[in-house]
Amino acid sequence: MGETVIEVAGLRKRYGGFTAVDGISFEVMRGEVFALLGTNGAGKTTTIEILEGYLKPSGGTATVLGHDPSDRRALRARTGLVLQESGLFGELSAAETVDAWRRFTSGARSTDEALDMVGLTDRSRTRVKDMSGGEKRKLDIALAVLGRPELLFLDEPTSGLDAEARHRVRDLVADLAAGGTSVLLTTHYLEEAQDLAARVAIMDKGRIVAYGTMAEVLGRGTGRVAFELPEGVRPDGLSLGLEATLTSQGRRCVVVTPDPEAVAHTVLAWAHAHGVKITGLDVRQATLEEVFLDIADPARREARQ
Ligand SMILES: Nc1ncnc2c1ncn2[C@@H]1O[C@H](COP(=O)(O)OP(=O)(O)OP(=O)(O)O)[C@@H](O)[C@H]1O
Repeated sequence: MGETVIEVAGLRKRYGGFTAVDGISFEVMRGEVFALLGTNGAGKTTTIEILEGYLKPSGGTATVLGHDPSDRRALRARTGLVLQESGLFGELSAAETVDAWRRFTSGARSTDEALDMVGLTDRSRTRVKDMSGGEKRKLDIALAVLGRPELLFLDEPTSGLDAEARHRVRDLVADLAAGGTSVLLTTHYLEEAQDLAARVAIMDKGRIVAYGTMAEVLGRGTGRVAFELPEGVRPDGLSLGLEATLTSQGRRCVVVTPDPEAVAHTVLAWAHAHGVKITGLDVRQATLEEVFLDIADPARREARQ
């Protein structure tokens, strides 16, 4: 693996007697989009705020670009932040806001470029107080990328945005990552995370309950392989391993499995070996949303087994 830009080890945060982050460890690599996901109150914002240097951990360690996160002097110019709540001035227009930030951002993009990146060019003269929630969100993102940061913290960057704007932000994040920017993203839009992130951690009640590459985490879910056999043919002797469950009704067979691709291969090899013609083969991997829902509500997973 490449260079690490964020290292978190045994991190803890307590608020009084309540433990919001309970000993989590993960790494973010240079140039990757890493999604930190979780149920409401799981501890994502607390974690991100520790990494941004706004909160002190109660235990464990966190390193950002080789520095302690509270070392804002070292990190300010190298990181970009989109917070859940923005601190924009209502009286300034979008362009004036970007201009103001440019004054204390070295190597900044031009105001036009920054507004164009987030699709705010035609709102450049609109005052912040007259902007919609989604437009303010876009302005937050424009400010975060103004100084071409190496590492971008995006805490729910698309909340409050309509579908078109979410797609635009998704494309922007993908472009930034393709250009070498590392991104730590939290979002409640799991499809967005599945599209963008190379690796993912899912938090629940202060702990990381799933962590790895997107493929590894998706492999925790149950996919499905469906197909039809010719009239009168039974799937006898079709050996699919312990984790797969096959049910058949008439000609139709359905296999529930964590590894639908492997099962599809086995089914096709079996059919070939027995001279059986299979029709309507449908292979479906679990989605991140399904994996997430199983984690958030274990009863849901059990109900399906
Ligand atoms: N300042 C605080 N004092 C006490 N408890 C807090 C404080 N900040 C957060 N918490 C609690 O810590 C837990 C984690 O909160 P956090 O905001 O990190 O969760 P989250 O995963 O970002 O949630 P969401 O998806 O709802 O934004 C929550 O139960 C929250 O109520």
